[in-house]
Amino acid sequence: MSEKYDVLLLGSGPAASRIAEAGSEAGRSVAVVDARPIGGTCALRGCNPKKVLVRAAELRDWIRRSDGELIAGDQAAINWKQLIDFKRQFTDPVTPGKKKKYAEQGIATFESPARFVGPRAVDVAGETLEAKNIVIATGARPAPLDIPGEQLLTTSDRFLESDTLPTKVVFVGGGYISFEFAHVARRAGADVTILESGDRPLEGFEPDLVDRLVEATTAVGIDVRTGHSAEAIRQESEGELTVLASSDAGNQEFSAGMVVHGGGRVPNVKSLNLEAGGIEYSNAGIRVNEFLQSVSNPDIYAAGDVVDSDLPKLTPVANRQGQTVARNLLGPERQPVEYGAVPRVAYTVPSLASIGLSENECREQGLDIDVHQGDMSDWSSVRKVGKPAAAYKVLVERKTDRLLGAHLLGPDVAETINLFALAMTYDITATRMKSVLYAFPTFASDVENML
Ligand SMILES: Cc1cc2nc3c(=O)[nH]c(=O)nc-3n(C[C@H](O)[C@H](O)[C@H](O)COP(=O)(O)OP(=O)(O)OC[C@H]3O[C@@H](n4cnc5c(N)ncnc54)[C@H](O)[C@@H]3O)c2cc1C
Ligand SMILES: NC(=O)c1ccc[n+]([C@@H]2O[C@H](COP(=O)([O-])OP(=O)(O)OC[C@H]3O[C@@H](n4cnc5c(N)ncnc54)[C@H](O)[C@@H]3O)[C@@H](O)[C@H]2O)c1
Repeated sequence: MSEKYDVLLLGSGPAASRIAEAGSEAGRSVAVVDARPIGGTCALRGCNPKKVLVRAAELRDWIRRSDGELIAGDQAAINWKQLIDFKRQFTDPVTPGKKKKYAEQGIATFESPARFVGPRAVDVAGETLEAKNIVIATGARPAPLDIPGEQLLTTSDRFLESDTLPTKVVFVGGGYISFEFAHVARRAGADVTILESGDRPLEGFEPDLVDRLVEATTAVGIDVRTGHSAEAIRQESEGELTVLASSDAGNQEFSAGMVVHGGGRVPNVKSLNLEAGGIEYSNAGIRVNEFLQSVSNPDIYAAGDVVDSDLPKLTPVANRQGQTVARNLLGPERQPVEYGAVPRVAYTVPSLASIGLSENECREQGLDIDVHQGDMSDWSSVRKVGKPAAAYKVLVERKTDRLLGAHLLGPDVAETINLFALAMTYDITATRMKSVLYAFPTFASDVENML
């Protein structure tokens, strides 16, 4: 049996969602196929459930910081099972809600893996689905680490579903996932170690502020080991694991009840049988042109984490790519994808946020810059919330007054960075950004003092 559609979407995360809804609004016949329950990573296994856990960690930490000043006693504790149940209040409704909405919009849904069987045809659970255009938006999955015992790793998906938190947790990798989850696990009472093979964790963030965050991370009792590469994982007994790590100082063993995979993610291309569709790809993802169209098959587009690009693999990027593909498939003429400045946030406690160029990148490009930087931990706004680590670095081109980069550590910087995103996207100069009347007292009003 063969079903025909105008637009067939492989994946149901942020990238595909934009296209599905736009396609149906434009009167096209649309189908969405996901190998897992409809909803995608961000809503079910990523950004949103993670943020629920981070909020609890922030609350726990605020109480700790305020003990003896704002409140008496530091007894509040995170009940892990309760927290995961609370998280489910946000994730459980996603799949039924999306499926209902799609049914109302006339969008067909399939929950089974798709494999190409021709240039415009895929097989889904034995059924062939054909379409004028197919969009690959299959996202990413944990990277194979190629180490003995890697099947013992707990993926981010499983961490977010785990009803119990062991007393000792080791994180392999020092990127977004490890830092965010480590901060949560520590505030929930676990002994936590992060093993990062590189010299500094959180690559891509401003090194000075990363160092400050590592200091703050260590100060709450998280053991951050840089230059430590996880080489093997061993099961000792039920619930008892050992990680073997190598470093310049030799090999060392770390015991844990859970070892979490934070060692990077790779695009979901391998299982798609892309050869049958004549679709070029590499280990970095689907090769596309500026219109996000496959370079080898013009009927195929790609969007989101599965695209081979240098951009960070984040939801706002997937959203923008989805919007662009929708416009290029449905609109009168195609337009290249445009991003502007992409903000990035590591939701640690406190958070680390970044947009635009780093100081090193500015210098490498020969830009003449003013570096506005400082520690904010003594600023009134930060003292009011119990004085977490807080610092900033803002880079401004001298000649033009153009904002080139902003890097923030501290409370609510995930919100404040959006002000810089707005200014940088619409070429608002540093002087004009400083001249805005910000509501006071707010963290946003601190921007005036950063410039
Ligand atoms: C733990 C975690 C936390 C994160 N936190 C943030 C955050 O705070 N902010 C942020 O911006 N980004 C965050 N991200 C990244 C963000 O989730 C992704 O960038 C975003 O989901 C990418 O969207 P997408 O549509 O490309 O893919 P996805 O949302 O991954 O959706 C792809 C879908 O394709 C499906 N699929 C895979 N193979 C097939 C197949 N063969 N056939 C059919 N379907 C298939 C998958 O099941 C999946 O549901 C996080 C990621 C993780 C893992
Ligand atoms: N807040 C957010 O926006 C957010 C949160 C979570 C995930 N994400 C997305 O998910 C992606 C994957 O996250 P991630 O944290 O897994 O990867 P990452 O790419 O951020 O970091 C992976 C780290 O693991 C290290 N590493 C790899 N193998 C190792 C080993 N054997 N031993 C020790 N260290 C090792 C690498 O050097 C690297 O620093 C991110 O790049 C991002 O796109 C985003």
